[in-house]
Amino acid sequence: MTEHAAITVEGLCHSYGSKPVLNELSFTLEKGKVYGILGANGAGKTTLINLLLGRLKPTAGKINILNMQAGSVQAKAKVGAMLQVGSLPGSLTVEEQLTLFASYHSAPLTIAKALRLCDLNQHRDKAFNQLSGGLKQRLLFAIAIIGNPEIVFLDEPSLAMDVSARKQMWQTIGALKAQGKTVLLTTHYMEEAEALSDELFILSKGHIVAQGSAAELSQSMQVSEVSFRYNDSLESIQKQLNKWRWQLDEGIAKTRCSAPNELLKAAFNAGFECQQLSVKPSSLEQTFMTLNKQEQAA
Ligand SMILES: Nc1ncnc2c1ncn2[C@@H]1O[C@H](COP(=O)(O)OP(=O)(O)OP(=O)(O)O)[C@@H](O)[C@H]1O
Repeated sequence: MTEHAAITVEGLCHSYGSKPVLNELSFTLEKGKVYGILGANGAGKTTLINLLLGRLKPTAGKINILNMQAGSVQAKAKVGAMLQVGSLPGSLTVEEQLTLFASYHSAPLTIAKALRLCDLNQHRDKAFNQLSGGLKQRLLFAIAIIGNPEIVFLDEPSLAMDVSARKQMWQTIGALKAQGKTVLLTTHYMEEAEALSDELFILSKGHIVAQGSAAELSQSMQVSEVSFRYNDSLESIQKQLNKWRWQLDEGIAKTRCSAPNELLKAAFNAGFECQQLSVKPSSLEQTFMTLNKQEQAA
């Protein structure tokens, strides 16, 4: 493990009984970076986080957290987590919960700072039971960072958060990164994955099927999204440029192709004016969907 590594995972496997869920995963997460794990429902994202936290024991393989064993008392002291099942004592207020969790750590954030970072100041006196789903998420996020951890695991953190709370959380994650902390998050929101992550992992059928920045993943698909204004019918463009499958959306014709030059040549030869022409690499969402489809078919 190098001094820059926050987490190293080698040959990690996990099965629930006879059902394999993760198969031979190996990767390194560097300090001071934000990592996103993408995967369809049931791909094994939560299982991976539980293994990294030491809440589950691997069937095989090694996990090293800041040169310590996952789940050891020393490793736990350096890690904060926001999990999907986050139940708290119902009658304690936001402030009381944070005070309680802060007391478990040797050098926690102040309660005032945690309240501010998670935009919870005006809700500090509300009991957990009285909080809306989004506010409960904000409190769980505050609890994940109250111990001032070196590594933060966030399992679908923005679920149920409104737009402003989500943006506030994004800013806080950016601030954690700027302080050299490592963040690993799972999300189903591609926009969130793209905005936050230095590097993404796509999990499918127990394997990492792609890894890299959002731009790298999109470019690796070698598929472009081409669109231009088209004032006729879908049937008409489909007939004239029949090598590609077209969509027509409010006067904009769109398609995906691996050779945009060939398409544009065909369009110009056919006399298309191609106003508002746009040629972009495949979006992260499209890349994710294509990779998943390929893996399911394999
Ligand atoms: N305690 C368990 N016992 C048996 N099988 C489990 C258990 N927990 C999860 N699984 C199974 O393991 C697989 C991976 O589940 P996991 O929750 O890790 O997926 P996920 O990628 O986090 O899914 P989601 O996006 O829906 O949260 C699923 O098929 C799930 O049914």
